[in-house]
Amino acid sequence: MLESTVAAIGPLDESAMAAARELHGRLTKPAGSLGALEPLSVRLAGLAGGCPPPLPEPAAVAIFAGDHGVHAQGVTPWPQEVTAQMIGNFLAGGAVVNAFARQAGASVTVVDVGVATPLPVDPAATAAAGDTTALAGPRLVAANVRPGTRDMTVTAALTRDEARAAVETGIRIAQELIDAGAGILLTGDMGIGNTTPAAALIAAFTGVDPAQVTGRGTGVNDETYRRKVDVVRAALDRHAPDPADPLGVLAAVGGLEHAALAGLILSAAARRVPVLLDGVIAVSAALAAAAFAPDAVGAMVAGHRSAEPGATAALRHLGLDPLIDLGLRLGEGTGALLALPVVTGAVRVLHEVATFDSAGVAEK
Ligand SMILES: Cc1cc2ncn([C@H]3O[C@H](COP(=O)(O)O)[C@@H](O)[C@H]3O)c2cc1C
Ligand SMILES: O=C(O)c1cccnc1
Repeated sequence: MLESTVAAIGPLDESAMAAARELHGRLTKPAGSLGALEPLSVRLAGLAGGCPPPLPEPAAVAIFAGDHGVHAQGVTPWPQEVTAQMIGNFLAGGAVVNAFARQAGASVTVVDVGVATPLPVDPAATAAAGDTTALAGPRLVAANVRPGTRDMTVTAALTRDEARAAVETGIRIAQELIDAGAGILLTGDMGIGNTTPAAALIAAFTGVDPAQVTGRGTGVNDETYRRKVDVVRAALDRHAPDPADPLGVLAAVGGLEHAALAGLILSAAARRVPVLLDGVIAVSAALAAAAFAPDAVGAMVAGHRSAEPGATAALRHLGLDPLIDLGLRLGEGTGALLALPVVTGAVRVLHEVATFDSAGVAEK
């Protein structure tokens, strides 16, 4: 499934992009006046293979949840149980992501890909694979590969088979959401401790030093921050992951939600549906996706610039400019949801704005 998904990812359609550029030149606005929205809309035309590209509707957020063995190293002040407890909150509609999803009209799918503690929800109420109500949400998909990763400072976080199973879960979830009609996928994450493997993935794929890509996550103090940098460095020294082997990198220093997000991104790219990236966990997964298939970057839209320093290093490596920069450092998909109207606006211009000719407006 991973190999066929990677094989299905191709370059942007140049003729659709040329058509979008040409149309932009005829719309009733000065050339270039919509700034970053113009190249974004051109790229989405190239992704769709036509101009105008479809409006990115409806939107579907997929929140992948997992726990982390490296939690034992004291890299976050929060107890591991908060991952499972927040899943309960997502399903009850009480988290920030739910508020923003209601505002944006997006569905919320929560995927347990590797939570370590019992979920505060009735397993019988979870959605079955292939559920045709995929866009109704919030709903829970049970797809636990293992109850949290192993401590990456001691051993590989995952086996290659476990990493593959998580990537393929992400691929399957994307397929399900797209089959149910989603016009854009938004990445979400929940996993106490997950900014530590995100920093390790970013250092591994970009080659930037751990001290530059490790951030304060949920807001750790100076002492915990120093330990976190040491933990990231120790894990990289122990495993020396090869950035040309993304499955190996994900297995050595990744997380189950990071691997699943890489799969979701690859699957969206293969189906030529845009994927709106959230914060540092999302962009660390995007680096893995780009290592599997460089053309996958064509389907990625960077929603926002997370306050985590690793996010900026990852975006630079991917060649992506974030749409908004609000100092957010939450995750869950919140930054992607806030950026969604910008993406929709960029495409809507190509559908609805009159040309100088049709509107009878004089050109310069
Ligand atoms: C109540 C709560 C809600 C969250 N929602 C997202 N995160 C975010 O913070 C965590 C990562 O930060 P660190 O690596 O420092 O643990 C992840 O769960 C991420 O999704 C949350 C964290 C907390 C505590
Ligand atoms: O950028 C993020 O997504 C992020 C930052 C801090 C904590 N959790 C998530």
